[in-house]
Amino acid sequence: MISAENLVPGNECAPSSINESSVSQIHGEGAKTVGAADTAHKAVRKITCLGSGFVGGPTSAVTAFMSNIDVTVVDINSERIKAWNSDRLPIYEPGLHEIVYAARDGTYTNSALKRNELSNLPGRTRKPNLHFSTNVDKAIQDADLIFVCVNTPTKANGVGKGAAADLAFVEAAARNIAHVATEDKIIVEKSTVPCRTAHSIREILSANAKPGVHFDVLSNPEFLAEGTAVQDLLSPDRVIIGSEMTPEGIQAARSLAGVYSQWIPTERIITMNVWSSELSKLAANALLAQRISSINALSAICEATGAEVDEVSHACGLDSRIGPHMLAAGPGFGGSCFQKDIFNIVYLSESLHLYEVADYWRGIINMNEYQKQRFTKRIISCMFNNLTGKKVAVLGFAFKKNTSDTRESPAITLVSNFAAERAQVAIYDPKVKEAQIWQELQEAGGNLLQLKKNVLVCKSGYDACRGADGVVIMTGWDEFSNKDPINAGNLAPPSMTSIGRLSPITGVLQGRAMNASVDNCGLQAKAQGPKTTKDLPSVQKKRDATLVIRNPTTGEVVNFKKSSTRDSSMVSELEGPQIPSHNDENAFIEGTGRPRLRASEVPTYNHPRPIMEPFPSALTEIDNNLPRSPGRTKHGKQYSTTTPGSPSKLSSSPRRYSFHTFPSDKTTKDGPSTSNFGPEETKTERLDWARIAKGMRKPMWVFDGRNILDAAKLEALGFRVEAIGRASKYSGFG
Ligand SMILES: NC(=O)C1=CN([C@@H]2O[C@H](COP(=O)(O)OP(=O)(O)OC[C@H]3O[C@@H](n4cnc5c(N)ncnc54)[C@H](O)[C@@H]3O)[C@@H](O)[C@H]2O)C=CC1
Ligand SMILES: O=C(O)[C@H]1O[C@H](OP(=O)(O)OP(=O)(O)OC[C@H]2O[C@@H](n3ccc(=O)[nH]c3=O)[C@H](O)[C@@H]2O)[C@H](O)[C@@H](O)[C@@H]1O
Repeated sequence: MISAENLVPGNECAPSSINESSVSQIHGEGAKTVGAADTAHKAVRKITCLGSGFVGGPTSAVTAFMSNIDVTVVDINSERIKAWNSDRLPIYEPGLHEIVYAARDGTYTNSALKRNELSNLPGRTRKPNLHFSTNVDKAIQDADLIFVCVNTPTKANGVGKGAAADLAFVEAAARNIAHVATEDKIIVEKSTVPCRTAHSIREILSANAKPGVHFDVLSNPEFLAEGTAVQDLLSPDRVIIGSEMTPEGIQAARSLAGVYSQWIPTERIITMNVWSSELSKLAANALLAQRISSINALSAICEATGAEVDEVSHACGLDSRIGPHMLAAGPGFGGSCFQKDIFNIVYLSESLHLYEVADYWRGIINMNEYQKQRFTKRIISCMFNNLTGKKVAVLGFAFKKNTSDTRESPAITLVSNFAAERAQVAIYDPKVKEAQIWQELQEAGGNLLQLKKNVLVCKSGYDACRGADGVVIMTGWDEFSNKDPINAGNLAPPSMTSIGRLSPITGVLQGRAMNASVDNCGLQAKAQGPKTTKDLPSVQKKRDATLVIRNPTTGEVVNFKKSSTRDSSMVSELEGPQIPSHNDENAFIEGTGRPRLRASEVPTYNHPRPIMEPFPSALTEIDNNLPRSPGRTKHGKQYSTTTPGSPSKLSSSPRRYSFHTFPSDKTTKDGPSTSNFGPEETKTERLDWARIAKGMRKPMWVFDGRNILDAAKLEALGFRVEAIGRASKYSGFG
């Protein structure tokens, strides 16, 4: 059991006794911010993360970078670990390379960066505290706290097939921890799991633990979104920690809160009942997806009536009760989690005999499917109800911009539909590799030989569009947009998707742009909004700002400075653990009326070494492609054949540990995809639509699935522009 004796001097809250009232302070009245209870906790010095995917990799990198904790990331997939240990990382996330190189190598002179003149500045070193390894057992033994970030795909077989979460990887991880650990540990469930999974993990651990070894299990779901993972981790809206309502559970929660509070304001760290925490994650994803399906449903009404969906979402989003996020109409949501997690809720509801509830949530997925088919039909209808022999260029294959991830991408459905119509389909995506596209189309039921007769994967947008009858925008990559970059912010529609997270690394205001100027169908919609943090409300400014972490002991500071090319007004400060005085106006959390914690309520930390400035932002655009992780499922199917090969023992009895290789590991010509993701040093050019116009067949159609195009400008070039959520101007065949 964790005890006060284990506290590390200088790195802990003052220990004190735990009593009933402190327990109820955390759990008695629902969710609380940390620091409300006065309990002892063990300071965490070593973290091990099981799973080096989208969650495990970035989470560990940011944790190491922002703290003095030694973080070791392990994975049963040695290729992934090899890539994490190289200059070319296995996943594409803007800003991630900078953080990994600094925390992993302790230097800014990584071989890939030597060309960067700033890497030669003196003093740019720090003690490495981020490690990637395949030695799972040793990492488990060494850790005080273990993040479980393994995959939880939809079940492909048996009871609950196609709906329930497959917890095989979670269970295997728990068994391995119990088998290996010789000392007490805090186990942190970060994977998205069904409600009450922590209970099962606890049972597995206690049934298999060595004598005298105690495990505390916490739920701590991750809310990062791909493409903005680094900034989401640096400045999350909230951190949820679910624990048991026991003194030990609360101590464990405090220990984990102590980790996060090294860079996240304590009022954003919320503790709650473990089951609430687990359900909160599923609920958050379901609610986000529900908004997208809602606006997509409204987009159909807009198209039929002449209302414009951007204007509708903008108008609705200005209502503070609704808010502006996740209201961009599109071709349907994709990504690995929304559908999976909603199915999870559907399955849970049906298991509880709550059939109406299950139907309600299933409706969100049904609407998503409808949107994909509706967009397909509109395209076919415009193109005279006949695609046979016509060339359709598809720009974008990733499920959203700024990621190479293609899981559940709506492009898969549309390309499959076009191919079924016997169109010649030419696909271009700046980050997705050809092999991955073929893999997805095959997974969707396509025959590769047949597909290759109809589908071509191109190296540029111009190649894809040359000779095309129609161009379909499926991913909102900035390079496809023709909107004025200054007015267009991140080129999001005025519906302000993901409004305003200022990249702490680059100083770029990413997403949340309320400022797209739309001039379409003779309407001048002026949706001017904040362009910099200066213009944002103060609370948001604080939340979205660049990070400054105070080191209370040494006064050393991590300062995420903006790139020299950026407007300084786009950078402000977000303080780390806040230690306000109750006598000043900072005593209350801005905009909430809630009191800040007193200094004595906030853990303080020593940083034993200087924490350095991260890199300048020149390297944030990284060309890579995401290898699919083992065990991912799509539409209930497993991706690849199983392969034995865990380097780690998972139980006392010998067993073969199955996992699924990345498809691209097998299919890319130039070696495993995990070695292909290095910094990109050139800026991507915008497409020249005038040049595209010269090469296309007449009439020239553009179908804007992401509302990233200025229709008027394209129409001046002779294009017929059709956009999601706007009435068709040209379709006579609907
Ligand atoms: N991808 C995302 O943006 C988000 C995902 N999540 C959730 O986080 C979890 C992980 O997601 P991703 O990182 O995307 O998955 P992923 O599939 O990219 O990575 C999971 C990794 O865990 C490894 N693994 C499996 N069993 C292991 C074991 N016993 N020991 C060590 N490594 C093991 C796999 O080899 C794989 O590399 C899922 O539950 C997901 O729903 C939550 C928030 C965001
Ligand atoms: O659990 C997860 O995996 C994560 O799922 C989502 O993150 P992600 O799927 O990476 O990306 P989103 O930005 O949410 O986009 C999901 C899909 O919805 C679409 N979308 C998003 C926003 C919008 O307004 N409209 C819209 O169509 C995107 O294009 C994309 O296809 C959530 O946003 C994260 O909070 C969550 O942690």
